[in-house]
Amino acid sequence: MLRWLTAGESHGPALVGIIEGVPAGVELTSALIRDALARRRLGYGRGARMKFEQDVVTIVGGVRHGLTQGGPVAIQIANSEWPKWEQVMSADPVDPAELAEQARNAPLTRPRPGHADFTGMQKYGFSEARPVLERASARETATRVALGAVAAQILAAVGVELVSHTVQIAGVASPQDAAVPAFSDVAALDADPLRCFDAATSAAMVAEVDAAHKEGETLGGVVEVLAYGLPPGLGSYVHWDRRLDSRLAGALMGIQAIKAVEVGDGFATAARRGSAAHDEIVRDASGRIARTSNRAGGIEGGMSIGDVLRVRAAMKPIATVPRALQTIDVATGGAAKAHHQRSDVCAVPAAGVVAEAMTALVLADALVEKFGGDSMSETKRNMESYLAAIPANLDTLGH
Ligand SMILES: Cc1cc2nc3c(=O)[nH]c(=O)nc-3n(C[C@H](O)[C@H](O)[C@H](O)COP(=O)(O)O)c2cc1C
Ligand SMILES: C=C(O[C@@H]1CC(C(=O)O)=C[C@@H](OP(=O)(O)O)[C@H]1O)C(=O)O
Repeated sequence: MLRWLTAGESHGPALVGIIEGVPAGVELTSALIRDALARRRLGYGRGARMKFEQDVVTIVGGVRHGLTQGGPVAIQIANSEWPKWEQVMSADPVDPAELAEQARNAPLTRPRPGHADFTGMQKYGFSEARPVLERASARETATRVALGAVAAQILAAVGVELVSHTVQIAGVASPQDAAVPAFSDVAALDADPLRCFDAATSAAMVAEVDAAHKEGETLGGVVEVLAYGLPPGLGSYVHWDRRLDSRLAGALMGIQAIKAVEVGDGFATAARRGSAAHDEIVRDASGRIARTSNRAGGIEGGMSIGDVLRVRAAMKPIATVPRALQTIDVATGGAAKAHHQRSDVCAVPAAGVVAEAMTALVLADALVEKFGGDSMSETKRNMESYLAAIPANLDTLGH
């Protein structure tokens, strides 16, 4: 079993992530985590903060000479902007006179609809939104991407590769029959302004972001994550919380601003007749057992079927809308406009990278759960022996 936790605030000194249960012998370096974090900063429509802030990575434990050691892997992501926030976000008490001089410390009393501000203040007993937004902020997703990079290395060691891409920004969507990216397309995807695989759609998405920016609006969209090379049998039908689909849905829904998750053709499948809804089992021309389609997104009965895994997540528009929304000033009780300093117009491409990381964490957890092993070579051996034991008439991978 893998377990993991994140800590830290948006403008704190650092974010910290710990992942436990990682087998020994997984290849991991700071450079690899830095590269993963750089991908999260990509995307047309992100705010100024992405340009001036740096993620400073330190692996604090669990790794020696580029290999995991079997103990918890601890990663710190220091925030290069910390000196500006040292008083406002100090863990220790600060002289009130010194604090009063900090413009950044002005109380945020006009909570933003769509963010955690208002209910967070009610729930935790705060009189302004600063303490809420510091932890509710998607800055925290940097840690998830760092931990997801560890999970992706576990998966890579057994030949499982992940791809994420943007399939919709507001009303602009990739065509139904658009090509599906493979792992070899990741560099091209990362080079696209929206991380969209269809060039014409990407250009239309850029125009949509520009229009929204000009009009003081924000946008949401849809991302897709694909996993190639999964063995059949990760997850299980025996109990709801062992199902791979329920675990993926929870993990993706747990990303800030994600409002819907779809496995395979999901909602479209609900409108189909049974004969056109499933993936028939046949023997292909070479005699190998195969599926005629992949409508299920690679999961049946809560288990990976050994086909490409395909999940989507829908993100709502950014809550900090420049043409500010109506709210109440909790200091006066009167009507006001919600606070706004700066924000992303659209963070869907970054959300795709985060969704990929969350998918990696769920899949690596399910893999370690099924095959066990204290070292990666043991995990791999166990997986190979399981696959080799599948009888010929049940074998979809052609062993
Ligand atoms: C990568 C990423 C970047 C985000 N950037 C912003 C932002 O700049 N401003 C903002 O108000 N919300 C931003 N959000 C969304 C908020 O974090 C989210 O709206 C808030 O947590 C409330 O959403 P919820 O109701 O789903 O929890 C971002 C989300 C993600 C995943
Ligand atoms: C810092 C990141 O994203 C932030 C997520 C975020 C939010 O409300 O979720 C709000 C913005 O921060 P600020 O409140 O400083 O304008 C984003 O920049 C990041 O992704 O690293």
